[in-house]
Amino acid sequence: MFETIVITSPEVIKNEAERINLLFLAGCPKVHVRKPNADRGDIVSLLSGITPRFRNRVVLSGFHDLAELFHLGGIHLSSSEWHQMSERPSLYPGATVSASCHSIEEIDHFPFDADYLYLSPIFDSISKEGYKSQYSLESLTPILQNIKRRVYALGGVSEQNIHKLPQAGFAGAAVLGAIWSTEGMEVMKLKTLLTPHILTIGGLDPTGGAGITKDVAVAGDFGVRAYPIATAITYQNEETYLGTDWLTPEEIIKQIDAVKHSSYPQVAKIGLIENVLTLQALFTYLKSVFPYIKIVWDPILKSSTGKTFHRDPKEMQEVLCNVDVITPNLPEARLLFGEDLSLEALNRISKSYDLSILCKGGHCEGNIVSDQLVCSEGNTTFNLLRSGSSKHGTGCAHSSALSASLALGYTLEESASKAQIYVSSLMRSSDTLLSTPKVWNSSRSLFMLRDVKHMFITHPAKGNPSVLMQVELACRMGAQAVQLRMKDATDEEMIEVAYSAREICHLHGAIFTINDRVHIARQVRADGVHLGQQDTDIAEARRILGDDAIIGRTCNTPQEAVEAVKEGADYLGVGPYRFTKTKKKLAEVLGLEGYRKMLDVLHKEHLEVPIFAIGGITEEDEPEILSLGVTGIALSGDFIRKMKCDR
Ligand SMILES: Cc1ncc(COP(=O)(O)OP(=O)(O)O)c(N)n1
Ligand SMILES: Cc1ncsc1CCOP(=O)(O)O
Ligand SMILES: [Mg+2]
Repeated sequence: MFETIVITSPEVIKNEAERINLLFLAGCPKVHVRKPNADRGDIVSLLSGITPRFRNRVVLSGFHDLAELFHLGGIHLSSSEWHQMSERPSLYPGATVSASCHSIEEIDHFPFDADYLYLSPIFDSISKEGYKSQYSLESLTPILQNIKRRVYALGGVSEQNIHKLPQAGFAGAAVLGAIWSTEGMEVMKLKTLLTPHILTIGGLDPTGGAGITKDVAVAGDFGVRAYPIATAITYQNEETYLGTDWLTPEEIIKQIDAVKHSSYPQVAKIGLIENVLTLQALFTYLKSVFPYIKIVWDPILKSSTGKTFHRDPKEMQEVLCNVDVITPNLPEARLLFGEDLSLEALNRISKSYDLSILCKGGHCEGNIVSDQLVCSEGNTTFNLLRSGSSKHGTGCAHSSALSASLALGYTLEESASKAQIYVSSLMRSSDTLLSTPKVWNSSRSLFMLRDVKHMFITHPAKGNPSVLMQVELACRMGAQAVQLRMKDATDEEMIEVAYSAREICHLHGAIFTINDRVHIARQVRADGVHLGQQDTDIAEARRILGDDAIIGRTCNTPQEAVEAVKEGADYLGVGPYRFTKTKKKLAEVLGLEGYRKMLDVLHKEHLEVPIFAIGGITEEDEPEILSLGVTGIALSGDFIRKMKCDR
């Protein structure tokens, strides 16, 4: 996958660690810390301020011994450094080694195996005046395609040219001037630079519930820009289909032609299409203009479209060989592939057409919705508890969510999982046949975590307000985060409450997390999960919930705290402060001294993350606890008592 690296400004700048943390939260894959004039102290203080969980995405130039101390991703060698070396420096496990080269000859004669090499200047430099491009992309392309090493473009890379680099054979790009040249705009600049494009080619549905307008909305929810290309005007509402006016292949291609200079789509999602000829004309055109494009075909085979080509094996062959991923629902899969949809049969089809198949399970019977992915990497079944009511255009939304995730660089397996969860939240979004997705950017929650002073933890409803009422009242009382803790509830009961609790929290601008149950956090798209020492381990939760999710861990000792941060916890729930009846099997009471010790150890190890004190805490205790440097208070009983008093 194409990797974009942000190189720091060469000078030390104001609030730099914070700004780098924000870049990571905004999706930056890697930051290269390069400060030619900084001293060791400057670098130590910069690295200490970078959130521990992001440090393995930092690569360091100079002071290479600090890379191991701070568990960084790797080191970068300047041209003068690597010229003195004959073999790869031996570092700690997992550390990457990269280096700067200034000519193809240097790359050809590079003395050892490096993870990637910068080649510069590819375009006229933005930050170094007079540092002009040495190459034309046209002349570099055949050379890069014959080089076995991973070469990253450096010099003058910006939003105007970055999209040309993958096609030229670069495995990544390093950006500096385009990110830092306008004071305070780095996150915005990065977002623009990283926003992928897709083409969505299909019918115009006047309800907006399906077709290309829906695709654009779904892609927008994923932070992806979609170019809508019409194949037909359809006349329909959410219940009735009245007819179709088809556009010719020439008219369709003319639309793509008009935007081909400003769009650089990684994926083309094809939906409603008149016939095989149109499909073939599109394949040929797309591959000639965007040779690297992935084609996702959502085969809408309703009789109204008049398509019967699935019955002709020769036509099938021609069509499927050109598609990367096909996303039929179960009836469509039967029409295309026949009645046998066993894994064995799907694998056979996948192999013979070199095609990935995602069978969307919305039409299956029962309580569990099962999507089946079959591809060369293996077979995966994605299960979710069925929830909400069926909607117009969910199949379309599913495939566009998949396409958007693929364009963002997720693997097919990750994309299929994200698409399933997205559709499940659409089903819950309204009581009508039209869905209204509500967007909540989870990486924003991760950022807000540091400002949470009160995290409310729900209590069983017995004698108390209902759980949903507790959520609403706690938000009104000022809780900036709510953790849904329903120890005795079944999954079905908790999911039902969780969907609404999430809505309430997000309306109030509060973070919403789930206690213990990672699979429920995934299904309802909670902002995160809280895990005790006996619950799922952090790496597994991260794998399931992804990079944006907040993962909290309960810790009772400094050793547990150090381990949790190293494993990637975003915050720690530390307690109990004093005895409480709210939790059974309470660990040893910590008192103020326990927090002091823990904060001290984390500080010494450069492992500071937000800490929430928990356990029997009342309003009167808060000033003293917060004065220790704890981020906030997690509490249940004290808020519940106040809710009952106020009623
Ligand atoms: C913020 C916060 N801290 C600690 C806990 C306790 O979690 P755990 O130890 O897993 O116990 P249960 O809450 O699951 O009974 C928490 N929930 N939140
Ligand atoms: C979940 C949990 N974990 C440690 S103490 C506790 C209960 C917190 O609730 P309260 O504020 O009522 O003591
Ligand atoms: Mg737990």
